[in-house]
Amino acid sequence: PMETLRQLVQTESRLHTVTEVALVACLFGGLVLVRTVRSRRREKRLIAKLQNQRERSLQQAEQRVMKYKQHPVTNSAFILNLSLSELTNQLQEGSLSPEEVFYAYMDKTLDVQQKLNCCTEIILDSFEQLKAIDSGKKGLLYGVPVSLKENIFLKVHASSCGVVRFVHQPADDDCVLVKVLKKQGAIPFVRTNVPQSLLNYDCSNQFYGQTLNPCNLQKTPGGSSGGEASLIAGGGSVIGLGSDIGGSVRIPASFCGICGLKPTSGRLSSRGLKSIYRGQKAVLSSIGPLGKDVDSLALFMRAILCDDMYSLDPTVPPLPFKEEVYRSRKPLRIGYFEQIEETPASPSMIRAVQEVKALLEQAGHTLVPYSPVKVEMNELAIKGAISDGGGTYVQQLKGSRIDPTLRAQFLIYRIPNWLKKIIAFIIKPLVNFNCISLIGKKKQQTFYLLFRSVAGLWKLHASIEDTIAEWQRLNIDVVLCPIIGPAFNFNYCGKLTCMASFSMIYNVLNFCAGVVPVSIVTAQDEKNLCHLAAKGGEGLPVAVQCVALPWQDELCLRFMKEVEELVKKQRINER
Ligand SMILES: CCCCCC/C=C\CCCCCCCC(=O)NCCO
Repeated sequence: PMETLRQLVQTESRLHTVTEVALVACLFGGLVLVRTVRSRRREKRLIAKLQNQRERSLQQAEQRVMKYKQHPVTNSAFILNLSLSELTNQLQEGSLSPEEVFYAYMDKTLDVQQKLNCCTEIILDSFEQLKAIDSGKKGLLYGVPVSLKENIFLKVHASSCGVVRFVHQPADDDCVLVKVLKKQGAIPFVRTNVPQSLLNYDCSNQFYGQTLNPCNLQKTPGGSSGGEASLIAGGGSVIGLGSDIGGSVRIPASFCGICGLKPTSGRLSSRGLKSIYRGQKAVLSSIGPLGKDVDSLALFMRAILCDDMYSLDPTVPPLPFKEEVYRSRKPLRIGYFEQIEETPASPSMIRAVQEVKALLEQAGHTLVPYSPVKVEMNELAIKGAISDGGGTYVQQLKGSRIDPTLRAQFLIYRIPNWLKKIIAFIIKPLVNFNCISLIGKKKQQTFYLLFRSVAGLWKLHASIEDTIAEWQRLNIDVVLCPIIGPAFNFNYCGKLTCMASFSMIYNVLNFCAGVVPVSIVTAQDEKNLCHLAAKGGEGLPVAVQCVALPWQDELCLRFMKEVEELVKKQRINER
């Protein structure tokens, strides 16, 4: 009987322990559940608030446009068809008034927004700015409506970047470039959509949803300045401002068939630009313009590179726009490449470079084969930009529901760094850097690099030195190379971060680089295309990338202009 009693006591005490553990687990689970439910509710309220805010601004703008339309209106189609240079000429001469231009673009933007979901807010202050515009002080952008990417600081407005914790941080002041734009007579009138966190070349977030590509509504416009590219290509803006730390001006410009320039970082003031990694200095971001033609970008740069910017931001070197370099037509020595070894290009990207190369040769330039210095720029970019392995990133996105376009990337950032290193070591032999045919291989490559994001940066400076030495050895002025394209199907960009190599190289090196649309995807390109991300792209725009050494932004623009002219001439001849 004693033995039976002891067993009974033991069983009962075990039962107690099990019950206690179960209770603690339930309590913990309950707490987690309550927290999650609360944070989801808070998030839902926030989403509703932001969407209402956007809706209200759209409605108010619409009412004012309707009221304006009651007067006999100028031909807005005529205004919307003018290039930025033509538009500024007419505004300066007085043959068009800032008012008619403003309302033509506002009206078009409201229309484009409905189709493409590219705007986050109409800047209602712009109506007041329009009323106060001084016709006696005609700056270079007098009366020009300008669109702004959402991460650009605008007084009282928050730059959410699709991240919950940024929603409650309204800017104390306009950023330097917005101030300079206003001094030059421009009217910032709309803010445009971005991907959550900005470190993605898609354009979707939990607050404003997915922006669409005007060239094909089944495609992403690219990112992170995707709202800008979509609005401009859709006709709702004549010039806009984006930012680029890995291709965010150039990729959306390429996907939407417009031009975009990433100036040398530091040439334009970056003060007042929201970013996830504040103060990160290894890979530098640039603010840059997007527009329908190269002259628009040049005019924008000419306007911004002025004394006002240098006094508002004394860290910017006072280098005015070099007109003679932009206008020069002396023959160039042009290095070119069609592929990057570890990230091969799609058929249309290669064809575009080959065709432009031929046109440049016919025009009297010398084309020299050139290979980018053999280091994994992609790896350097990622290690530089997120050298803590994503810790800060995860911290900043706390409380935000991760957008589906970002999930694959985010999962990796959440893994502890020691474990990332081990996984990177294990999967290294499995990664095939040369395979283009299977989307799966590309994914492996991408994930491998993200796993390796925790490591030193000793190669970064060496690669800049080596690249400059190679340019000097070949005596080349500029480089012609591919830029990712055509536009991807939804939800691929975040899984194929390695495809941003073509643009990221020039952020790592801090060279200036721009893109020009030169062709469209042919049936043959589509047939030769192996990866699913860009399938179904026949007829979409294809661009090339033009690159110059640091601080040679005008030379880069001049080269872009020449490419644009040659392509235009050829199209006319073919007709
Ligand atoms: C050099 C940027 C490295 C970012 C590391 C994150 C890993 C992969 C993302 C690659 C996609 C880059 C898209 C472009 C991001 C960009 O330019 N954002 C602009 C911020 O102002």
